[in-house]
Amino acid sequence: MSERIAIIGGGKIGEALLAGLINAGKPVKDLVVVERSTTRAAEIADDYGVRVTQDGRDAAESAQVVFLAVKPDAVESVLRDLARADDDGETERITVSLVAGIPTSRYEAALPAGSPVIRVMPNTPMLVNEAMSAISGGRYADEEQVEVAVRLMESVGRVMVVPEKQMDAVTAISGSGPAYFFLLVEALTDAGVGLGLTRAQALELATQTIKGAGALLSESGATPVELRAAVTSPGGTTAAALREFERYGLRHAVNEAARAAAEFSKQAARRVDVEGSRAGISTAAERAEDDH
Ligand SMILES: NC(=O)C1=CN([C@@H]2O[C@H](COP(=O)(O)OP(=O)(O)OC[C@H]3O[C@@H](n4cnc5c(N)ncnc54)[C@H](OP(=O)(O)O)[C@@H]3O)[C@@H](O)[C@H]2O)C=CC1
Ligand SMILES: O=C(O)[C@@H]1CCC=N1
Repeated sequence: MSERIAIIGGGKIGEALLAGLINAGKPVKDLVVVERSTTRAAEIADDYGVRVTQDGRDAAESAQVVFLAVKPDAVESVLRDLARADDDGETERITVSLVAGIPTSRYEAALPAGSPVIRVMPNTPMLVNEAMSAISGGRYADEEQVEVAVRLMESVGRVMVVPEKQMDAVTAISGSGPAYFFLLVEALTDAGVGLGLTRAQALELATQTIKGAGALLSESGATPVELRAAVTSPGGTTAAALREFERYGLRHAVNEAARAAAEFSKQAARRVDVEGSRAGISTAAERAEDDH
């Protein structure tokens, strides 16, 4: 892992990537973070001892791999900086976007012709090197460049290479997924309190249970159906609980939730255009058209 890396956006996922890479042994001298909020920039510099700047162009010029970890509506302004960044004349800079919903074609249209762009959908367990990341190469990213992204993301968890058309679905399952499980833990903890446990007891019971269930699922080779059956003693407590989950439509709720997330991801580029045009900001595609 010898590349110099810039992370643009030091929010939740930018920090998770930074922490994951450092945990995995990446020297801080090879990392730079671009963060526009001064309070946040100071926090990151203090916590990780890494260089933090507000100058995206300068950071990009010092890096071989640039990760974008800003919200979709900030992508266009970041791309304006990246498009003006000179390369080092040796290696072609790789742009890796962690942004939900914005296709690689948007970046390719704004960056110098033929720039390699890779799209990654990680998740926050990257903070503890347990990420699930999906990766798609854009049209100008060759195998070696995709391999660089795979290797970097493998240092912070598991990786699945997928066609870009699956990215909205991936975002709905593993990108947003940790939040679904945290919600379940919250609800289970509240239920425990309702049954007379202290909040601390209930949270510890629920947390170790989700951790143990996850480990069992990933290590046993058994399916979730088999593992659930093994917990469900005939005529017992689990069957009584599962009956209520089915009665209140848990599967239906999960299906609808995932569909809503995927649809939201699919509409991201359009939403950014609508919000941008309301604010009088032209998109890269529009600017390219104006130039002709
Ligand atoms: N959170 C998650 O679990 C996941 C998030 N993602 C993707 O990651 C991206 C970031 O999400 P998240 O980390 O949650 O969001 P955050 O709001 O926590 O982080 C974004 C950060 O980028 C900063 N920022 C905005 N514009 C710029 C700029 N031009 N230059 C430098 N910094 C800038 C923001 O500052 P300010 O607050 O001042 O705007 C903020 O600190 C999103 O596109 C999301 O889709 C992907 C997978 C999982
Ligand atoms: O909520 C979001 O939009 C981001 C993308 C996936 C997880 N968090």
